Amino acid sequence: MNFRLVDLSAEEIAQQLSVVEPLTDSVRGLIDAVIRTEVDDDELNAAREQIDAIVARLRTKQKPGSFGVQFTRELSGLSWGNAAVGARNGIAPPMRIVHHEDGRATCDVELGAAYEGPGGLVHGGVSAMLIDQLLGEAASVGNGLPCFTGTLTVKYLRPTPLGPLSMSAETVRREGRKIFVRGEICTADGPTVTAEAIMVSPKELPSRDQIMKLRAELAAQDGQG
Ligand SMILES: CCCCCCCCCC(=O)SCCNC(=O)CCNC(=O)[C@H](O)C(C)(C)COP(=O)(O)OP(=O)(O)OC[C@H]1O[C@@H](n2cnc3c(N)ncnc32)[C@H](O)[C@@H]1OP(=O)(O)O
Repeated sequence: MNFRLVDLSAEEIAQQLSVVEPLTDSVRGLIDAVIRTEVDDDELNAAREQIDAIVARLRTKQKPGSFGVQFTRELSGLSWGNAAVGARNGIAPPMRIVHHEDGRATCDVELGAAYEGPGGLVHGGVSAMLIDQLLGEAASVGNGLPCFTGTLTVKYLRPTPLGPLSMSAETVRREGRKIFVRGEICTADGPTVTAEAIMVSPKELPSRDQIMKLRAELAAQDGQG
């Protein structure tokens, strides 16, 4: 796994996010506008030229490969390229997940045209991705280290309409490195999707001890500096 410890303070992260999140929201706006625009072909071609120019501008300085996952010395994970929650990823739905120390996670989200499957309804794969992420975060916050999805079971009770949704996930029990979680996606009329998962805290992740060692090395560098 692409894992890196970065030396950023909470203030520096907040500063970076204050620039990145509005940019990502603009990209989401672009995606939605492209799907729903009814301008003529000349306007579409002109827009494409402008978009291509912006892409070329951003490509003048690029990270090789994907964004990866960066951890700060406070052990906060920065997964800004993540498909479900990446702060730099315009295809990630605008989820703002709230962690609860007792192993729960909750989220309100509004899904627009970019997340459609059947007409007017959320794509089943998108629902699975959203609840997978929330279940993983519930397990991880309860566990204190990130968990991977081992087994995910999704039940589609009724169609999920595009628009405002609320989601919740909770830790049910833990057996060794396995964390059993369940969750749901709801409209104002109740659940549309329920899910259960076995999340596994992988043995190949850097252990808390390894992370603490890296953190101590960074602190020692500070002392020398
Ligand atoms: C704040 C951070 C928030 C992070 C949230 C993340 C949310 C997103 C989650 C994802 O989408 S992760 C991406 C999708 N998942 C994967 O790509 C996982 C691919 N599979 C693996 O990497 C490994 O197979 C896995 C980490 C799941 C397990 O490998 P390990 O080598 O660590 O486990 P091991 O084989 O030693 O088994 C440990 C226990 O887990 C059980 N286990 C292993 N694989 C399992 C599985 N697939 N399903 C259920 N249980 C599983 C296994 O039976 C055993 O149970 P027991 O202790 O009772 O014997």
